[in-house]
Formats: sequence, C-alpha cells, structure tokens
Amino acid sequence: MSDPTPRIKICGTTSIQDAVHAAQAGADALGFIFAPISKRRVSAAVAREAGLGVGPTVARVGVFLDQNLDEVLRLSEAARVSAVQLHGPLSGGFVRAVADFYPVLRVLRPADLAAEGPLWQAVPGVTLMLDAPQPGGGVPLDWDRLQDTFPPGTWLAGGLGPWNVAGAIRVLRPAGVDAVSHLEARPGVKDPAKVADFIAAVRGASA
Ligand SMILES: O=C(O)c1ccccc1N[C@@H]1O[C@H](COP(=O)(O)O)[C@@H](O)[C@H]1O
Repeated sequence: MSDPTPRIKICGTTSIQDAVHAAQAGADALGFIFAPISKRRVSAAVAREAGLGVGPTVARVGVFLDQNLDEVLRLSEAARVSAVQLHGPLSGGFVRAVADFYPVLRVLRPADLAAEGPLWQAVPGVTLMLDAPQPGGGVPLDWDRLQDTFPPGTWLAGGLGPWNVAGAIRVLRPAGVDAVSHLEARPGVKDPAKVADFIAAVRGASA
C-alpha cells in the first residue's frame, strides 16, 4: 500500500489571486509571512482577505521569525489564521504559549533536531517542520543524511520545487511539504504553473 500524500503548504502568499490559485490547484495550506525581514512579508489585512477567499478547508498559516509573543498573537488574530509557524531560537514556554491559541508548526534546523525534536514530537498541537538554516532561501537539505533521524509526522521545507519534491518524499516520507522560493515568478509573486506542477509532483510521488 502507498503512503498517504503529504499535506501541501504553499508559503509566501501575498495576494488574493495567488491564494485562490493555490487553493484551486489543491494546496492544503497557505503560508502568510509576517516576519519583517522577509521579502514576502504581507499585511494582516491582505492575509485575512486572501484567507476568506479560499473556502473552509484550506488552512491559513501565519509565519513568524524573531517576533515577540504579543506580536505573534496580535497579527494572528488580525489575519484570522488557523495555525502559526514559528522559526528561530525560541523557549519551550514561548512555543507552548502560542500553542494555547493555535496549532503550531515548530520549525527546526537539522542542527537543532537532536536537542529540540524530542521535546515536541509527542506534544498535541505542535508539529515539527525541518527547514534549512536560512528560511526562504531556496536551499535543499541533505535528505539522505537525515533519513535515519527524521521523526515520523514531521513536515519538510527547504529548497523544494516541482523537480525535486518527489525525491524528498521518497527519502524522508514527510507528513507535509512546504515551499516558496522555487514557486515564484519573483519574490512575493507566485508562478501559477510552478505551483500547479509542485502540487502534481507531490501527488504523483504518493500515487
Ligand atoms: O520565505 C521567507 O521569506 C521566510 C521568512 C521568514 C521565515 C520563513 C520564511 N519562509 C519559509 O521558508 C521555508 C522554505 O523556503 P524555501 O522553499 O526554501 O524558499 C518555508 O517554511 C517558508 O515558510
């Protein structure tokens, strides 16, 4: 029997048009980046409107890096996201405080996996995601090196695109995949064909 298809998150959504296209193409989740350093930063107002445009079954994920708890909760509420993705070095208390309000994707780098992975692996409401050290940098991880330590139920990000995502799925069997850089026409603007090809490649890998 084949493995279940990983959940598909299309990140860096900055417009209603891109949100609707990704949803129609079959995305399970859309990412809205609120990190000030990002070239894909979006306002809570646009994220909220885009989220309202994609129907009831598509998750809307607020993405944060190096932001304090007040800001994370305030922007998440304003954007009406359904989940929160947390990058960067964070205390366990911080992650738990966000998880009191939203399902959390806790993003770790491979170097942090041994120390932090076991903390979150069995915690309800917190899902691990493994990403490259520079979020949104488009650089893939070394999947073969991770094969023995990749925890079941973990999501995968980092340099995924239509041409390589099936390989990543075969090696690591992630519960979800997340991508942005290689799905764009330019930073913050999706290439609809790349988004559709990415989703087709994920589904094809699990067929
Ligand atoms: O993309 C960004 O600008 C970004 C900024 C701050 C935090 C996260 C960001 N993106 C996340 O990066 C990974 C994968 O990106 P890529 O496919 O390698 O470009 C993904 O989790 C995005 O949500």
